[in-house]
Amino acid sequence: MSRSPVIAIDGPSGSGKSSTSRGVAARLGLRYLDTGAMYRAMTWWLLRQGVDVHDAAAVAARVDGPEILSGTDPLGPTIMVDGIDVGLAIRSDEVNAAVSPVSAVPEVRARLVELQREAIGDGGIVVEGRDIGSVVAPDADVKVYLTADAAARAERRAAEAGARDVEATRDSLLARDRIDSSRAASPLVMAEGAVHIDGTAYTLDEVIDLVVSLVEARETVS
Ligand SMILES: Nc1ncnc2c1ncn2[C@@H]1O[C@H](COP(=O)(O)OP(=O)(O)O)[C@@H](O)[C@H]1O
Ligand SMILES: Nc1ccn([C@H]2C[C@H](O)[C@@H](COP(=O)(O)OP(=O)(O)O)O2)c(=O)n1
Repeated sequence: MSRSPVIAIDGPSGSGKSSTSRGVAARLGLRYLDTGAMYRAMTWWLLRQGVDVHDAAAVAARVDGPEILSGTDPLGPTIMVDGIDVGLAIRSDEVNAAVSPVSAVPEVRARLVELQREAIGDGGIVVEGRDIGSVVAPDADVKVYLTADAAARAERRAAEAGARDVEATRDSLLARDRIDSSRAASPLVMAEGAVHIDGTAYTLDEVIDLVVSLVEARETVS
């Protein structure tokens, strides 16, 4: 394996990608890139500009508008749009409801994949999203497809957001899964060569251990 590995972690909403990726990056001294935050940042900006997010042509016409900057420290990742820290704003219900249609627009993906590849550079990074192992970094050293039961994902998400309505959280999460998995442009798929981890019955630390052991196993054979 190269001395600056690229580790790709893909999977549906709430499966544990961000927490696992941050934990793995911190343990191995690597950087961390949350590509979902970039799609959310683009969506936040489009909504603020009053663009109809269900009008693909209108969205496509504006993709070069915002400057999007991702900070890659796993202990304190950041996301800025035109110099504004949008770390909290991109997690709103409004952005949750609009991010999947925006992410389905090919021009949005082209712009953000370019930024993601720039951030990956020479490696030394854990990258999480939906199409990292399949499109953004198909040559990644280790690819993980992380899933968990919908019920577990909804419970975890609702607890995190302090939401009492787990049912509504589950519906919102499954609605996004449907669009993310069925869109024409880079749908969520298990990438060739990916290892499937179903994290439903594992603690976060156990999932991190599993991924770290995959990386270490690759280091020993190459
Ligand atoms: N294996 C796990 N067991 C219990 N809770 C978990 C596990 N993995 C993640 N979580 C929790 O689930 C929530 C969603 O995880 P997150 O990493 O944000 O998922 P994703 O990035 O896939 O949307 C977070 O509150 C996180 O702490
Ligand atoms: N590589 C990626 C990452 C995210 N997306 C889209 C699809 C997702 O519904 C949104 C938000 O992603 P994010 O990872 O923040 O979503 P969750 O935190 O898992 O709920 O962005 C994508 O299309 N491609």
